[in-house]
Amino acid sequence: MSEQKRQEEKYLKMTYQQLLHTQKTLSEWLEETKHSGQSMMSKITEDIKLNVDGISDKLDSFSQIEMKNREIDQYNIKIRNGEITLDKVERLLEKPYFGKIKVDFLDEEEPESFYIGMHGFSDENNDNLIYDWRSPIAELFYNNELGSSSYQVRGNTIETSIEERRQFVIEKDKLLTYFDTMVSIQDDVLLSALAKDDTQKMQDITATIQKEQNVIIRDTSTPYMLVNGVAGSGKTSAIMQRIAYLLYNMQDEITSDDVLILSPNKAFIQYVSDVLPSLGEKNPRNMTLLQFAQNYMGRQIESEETYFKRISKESVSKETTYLRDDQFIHYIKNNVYHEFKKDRLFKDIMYRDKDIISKEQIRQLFDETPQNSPHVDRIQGVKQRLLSGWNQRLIQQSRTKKIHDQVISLTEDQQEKYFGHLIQDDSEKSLTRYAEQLLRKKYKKVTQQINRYRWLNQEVLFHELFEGFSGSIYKRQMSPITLDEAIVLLTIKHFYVERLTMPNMRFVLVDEVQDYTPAQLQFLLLLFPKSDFTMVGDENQAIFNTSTPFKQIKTLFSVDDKEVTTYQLLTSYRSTGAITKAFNELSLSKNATIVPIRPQGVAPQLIKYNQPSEIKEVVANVLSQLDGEKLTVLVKTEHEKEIIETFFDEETQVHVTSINLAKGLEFDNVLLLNASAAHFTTIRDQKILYTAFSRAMNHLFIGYEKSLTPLLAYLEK
Ligand SMILES: Nc1ncnc2c1ncn2[C@@H]1O[C@H](COP(=O)(O)OP(=O)(O)OP(=O)(O)O)[C@@H](O)[C@H]1O
Repeated sequence: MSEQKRQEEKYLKMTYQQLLHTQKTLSEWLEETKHSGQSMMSKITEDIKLNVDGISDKLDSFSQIEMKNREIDQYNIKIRNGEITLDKVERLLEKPYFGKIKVDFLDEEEPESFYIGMHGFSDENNDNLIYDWRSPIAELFYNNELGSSSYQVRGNTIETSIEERRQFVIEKDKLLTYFDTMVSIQDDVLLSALAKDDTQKMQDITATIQKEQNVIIRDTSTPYMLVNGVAGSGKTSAIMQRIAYLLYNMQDEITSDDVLILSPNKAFIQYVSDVLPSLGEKNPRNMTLLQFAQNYMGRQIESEETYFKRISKESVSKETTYLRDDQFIHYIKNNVYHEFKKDRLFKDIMYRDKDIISKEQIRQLFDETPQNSPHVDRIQGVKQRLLSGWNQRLIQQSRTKKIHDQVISLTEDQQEKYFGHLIQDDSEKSLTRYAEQLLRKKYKKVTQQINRYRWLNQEVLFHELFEGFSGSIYKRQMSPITLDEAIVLLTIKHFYVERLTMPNMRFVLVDEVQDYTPAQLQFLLLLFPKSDFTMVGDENQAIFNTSTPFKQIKTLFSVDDKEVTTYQLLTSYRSTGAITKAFNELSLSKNATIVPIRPQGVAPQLIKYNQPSEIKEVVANVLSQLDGEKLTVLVKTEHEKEIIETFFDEETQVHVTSINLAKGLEFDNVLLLNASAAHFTTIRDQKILYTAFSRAMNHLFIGYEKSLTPLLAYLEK
């Protein structure tokens, strides 16, 4: 054994022992503190009870309760922090660290070694045995260079020289192997990480983050970041690592509540849900734009399935094109003084078929609001007056003899139902109070209608603004509404009815950004004017009719002197060399070649069949080559998916899905079906093929009926 290895093993043993020691002391401390906490709690409850029962000076006892509450809070914080630290230590015990750098700070001192792991860890003398991968010094490890290098600490650049960079493969206290950057040119640790089988859940890439990914993870200097990265270049991984990085480095400013992830579909949310918890961080809000819009929309928006079917169509109507135009969003925002035709603008407020407040009355209230105010303020004014007028009406009615008689004649059950107890006092004053309570309950729906703007026909606003912008009449029945309509309706609500209150997001991260319409992006920008946006996507995967070119996204975000920083990722980590080469051929950006990292593997295999009934046979043939491994069958449309699915029962190793819903996901072995001449013809089809191919990690099979699409002719050579 070399001296170096002996030294490394010694360091690992020592660190591991320290970790074990900390684990033991911390667990004991937690147990003890929890135990003494329980007796403290029961004593506190006892004290409080005694005080409240026995002391006449209530103020004094309240301040004591307050003090005790603070004690309990502090106790809970102590326990929580202890548990978090124990969690980290236990994670480190699985794999204490994965990297080391020896840094010369270009001063008189000897070069210093830093070990990099998932979390920071120091011994009882406060010596740092492991540095968190997100700490400033760790940047030097990810820079992946020897000799001159630098890192940033609070905006200052520290120049250094790297003497040594080492990667470790460690399991608990066993040093399996290590590699020095200067010795190995290819990154064996990365290659073995990439050789993994597909997983149901995405995994973190902390130990093998690459230099170009590290820049994206750590760049906090820009408000808007736009990453155009080829398939499998680690965009999603970089987003997740970036969130962990931000939560760590800005822990005094933000928590996971200040972060929003917008994901392409529900399956994808599930797929990435383990990454942050495995890094010791809480998952932030992660939703699709459809879910996000539904949260703020009072009515049903189309389902995810319908949405994907709709955006997978070859063409869109002229009407929809207007709805997707960011200029329409601007138009809505810039017309807030618009006078709408009032004949259909207001609706009666009804209770059981009876007119409670007529539309004429509401219109009059509206006319009394100042004409030179923005529409939203006028509507808010009407709402306030409706609420106070309605309130007055209930109060007046509660004083009448008729309603007092009704209160008195309530059965006991009804009294319980309306008041939660029986009427004990039947004085005039008390009856009035009960009557008011009764009326409020009875007419709850009226108050709700006022609060929910049921008296305002928001579709009229929509139609009139649409006509104003497009010069044409909107004809589609909005039921259920599409996401495109919802985005416009919500924008209208925000500027004309009631401001949408958004949680104050510090960071918004958008995955598959190429699939968003300009209107959707503009809408997000309006709702989150103070947030930093990180947007990642791939123009080659713009397979939906909603897509926006990156150039346009950049222009859209280049507002108020804000800069959009763009990055390009060209290295692909997911697929074998042969599969990467196959989808590189389909890439539309011919001036940049995709660089595969993984070994060549086997070439994609073409399989011809003559009619759909042979598909079962094709699948059986593929399965026989896979030696018991799982196979994912990809098809272009939902319709095909429904048909093909019926060929297999649930137990087989075959999983069928459409390319639309496979976005962002990856599979060991893929069989793409029906890559036939008649089925794939357009540029969009070329992107669909690119997306489908790039889902495969190890094996790609391409089935086609009768003749292969000319888009794949290069595979036959
Ligand atoms: N630095 C890395 N170390 C180890 N694995 C990596 C690294 N970068 C990416 N990967 C792996 O490569 C695969 C693709 O990564 P990811 O899904 O983040 O890429 P993507 O650019 O979002 O892909 P796509 O756009 O095609 O959906 C994943 O399995 C991921 O774990």
